[in-house]
Parts: sequence; structure tokens; C-alpha cells
Amino acid sequence: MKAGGGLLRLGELQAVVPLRPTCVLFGARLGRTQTRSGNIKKTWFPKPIMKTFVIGIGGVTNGGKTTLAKNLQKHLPNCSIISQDDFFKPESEIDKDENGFLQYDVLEALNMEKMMSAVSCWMEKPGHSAGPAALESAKGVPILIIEGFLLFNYKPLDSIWNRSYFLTIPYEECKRRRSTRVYEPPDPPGYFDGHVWPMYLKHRQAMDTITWEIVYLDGTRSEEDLVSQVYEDVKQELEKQNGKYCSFKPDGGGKSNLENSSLHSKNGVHKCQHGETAFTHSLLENKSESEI
Ligand SMILES: Nc1ncnc2c1ncn2[C@@H]1O[C@H](COP(=O)(O)OP(=O)(O)O)[C@@H](O)[C@H]1O
Ligand SMILES: NC(=O)c1ccc[n+]([C@@H]2O[C@H](COP(=O)(O)O)[C@@H](O)[C@H]2O)c1
Repeated sequence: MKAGGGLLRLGELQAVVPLRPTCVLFGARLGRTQTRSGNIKKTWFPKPIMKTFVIGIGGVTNGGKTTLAKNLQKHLPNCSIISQDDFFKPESEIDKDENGFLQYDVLEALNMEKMMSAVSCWMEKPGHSAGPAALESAKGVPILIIEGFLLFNYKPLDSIWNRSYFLTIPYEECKRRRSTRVYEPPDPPGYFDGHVWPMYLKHRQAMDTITWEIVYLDGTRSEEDLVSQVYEDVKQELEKQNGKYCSFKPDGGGKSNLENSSLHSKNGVHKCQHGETAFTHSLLENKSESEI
């Protein structure tokens, strides 16, 4: 993890926790995978030694998932990010359809086992960093943001989410944003309409069967609006799940967090008007294992 709380990329994660093909799992949360033969395989996430909070940010390509995750990370203490984009298989392993389009927008294009391994390793040492232990414990509940375009279609992750968000943008805006972004390999002509958007619609439809709550976010709203909404929501969820909202570490004057944070509510919309320090409070103290 970057010292300044930067995006946790796979390479950095490996630097902190060497990735193994499968981590030692002592299960707390049960996930389920359906094997090709139709059998249900149980997947255990390791029981973290402390309470954790896992946020899923799914959504359409170029919907603003990475941007929102990074913006949230600036304001949430002890927060790591795992990006699904880091787990694409090499081009040589990607199937092509009859039109010659590489099939990137399907789960098979991703090394999801490797991604699950990264998640499991985080669970084993949540919020682990090189910082002194005393500092770690002062940071509050370790938070993991997992962001990616095919999160909620991947059953083994179903049991992990404490809160799920899904960013949407209209077709035209998506096509416009996508046209300015260069992937490796770059999109060939006709790729958006011939592969990307149809696959998105298919995966959206498959999400109809999801049983847990997903908060849909309008990705055309400003970055500030989006981070403010999600931040407030996460804060409330943490309060709910832990029965109390705890120790705000004020930057000045010992004021309440809202007074102090300059999150002004206007017509129900919270605007973040100050910089990062506005959010520098510990969301919740860690709980002992017996309380989990
Ligand atoms: N709220 C927003 N409003 C307008 N443009 C945005 C917003 N969030 C992200 N973008 C832009 O959209 C593009 C894709 O953003 P990104 O966060 O990489 O999306 P994703 O991770 O969903 O593919 C980038 O050019 C980014 O600057
Ligand atoms: N990272 C890669 O190796 C790679 C290559 C080609 C396309 N893509 C695209 O990445 C998209 C998913 O990522 P975003 O949600 O960040 O746009 C998919 O729509 C896929 O077409 C990724």
C-alpha cells in the first residue's frame, strides 16, 4: 500500500502480502461458486482478526468507478482498493468472436481466482501497512474498496459486501468517455457497439436476480456529489452495523464531525467544500474479535 494511502495495485499488494495461489483460509464469510459440472463449491474468506468493512463499486465501463474509489479513499481512514482491471488475462488468452472482436467484457477474460486470492490476503491482514502498530489501531475499521465492471455477476464475492454501489451512465455518454480512453489493446472500430455495450446490457440483466441491496448511482453527477453521497452512506452503514458512531478525531476545536467537516447539506445534497482534512476522523474503533 502506498504510504499516502494510494491505490493498492496488485504489484504493491504483493509487496505487502506475497500472493499465493490460494491463501490459508479460516473462514468467516462463506461464498459460493458454481463449478462447470453444476456443483456448488464453498469459498471461505479468512476471518479477519479485526472487524472489516468491504465496499463494492461496480458499474458500466467508464462510469467513474476508479475515480470514485480513489476519491473515497482520500476521505476514509485505513482504506485499501483492489481493482478488477488489474486481473485481466493476457491478450493471448482472450477468446475472439466471429467478428474477430476480443471478448474482454466477460468474466472469462479475468483471472478471478487471482483476484479472490488478493481479497483473501487482504482479509488475513486487513489494512496492513508498514506503519507502526499503534498508528494502525488508531485508524479505525479497515475498509476495502473493490471496484470493477463485473463484480456483482461473480457469485463467490456475493457474501463479502457490506455495501454495494453501481454506477450508471447513458449509452451516449459511455461511448463518448470510452472513445477518449486507450486500452491495451486499443478498441478496434465498432468494438463498443459490437461487444462492450451488448455485454454490459447482458450483465445488467443478469443482476436482476441479486437479492441484496445495491445503491445505484448516476455517474453523470459531479465527482464531489458522488463521493459525498457515498461517504455519508458508508458512515451511516458503519454506525448501523456497529451500533454506535465513534470517536471523531477533530482537526480543531473538538467540534462535532459535521460542524467540523464542512459537509454542508443543501436540499439533501451534501457538498464537500474543503480538502481531505475535512474527513479525517476515525469512522469506528476496532472491535475485539469477541465482538465480531
Ligand atoms: N463524475 C464524473 N463526471 C464526469 N466525468 C467523470 C466522472 N467520474 C469519472 N469521469 C471521467 O470518466 C472517465 C472514466 O473514469 P474512470 O473512473 O476511469 O471510470 P471506470 O473506472 O468506471 O472505467 C475518465 O475520463 C474520468 O475522468
Ligand atoms: N485492462 C485490459 O487488459 C483491457 C484490455 C482491453 C479492454 N479492456 C476493457 O476494460 C473494460 C473494463 O474496465 P473499465 O470498467 O475500467 O473500463 C472492459 O470494457 C474491457 O473492454 C481492458
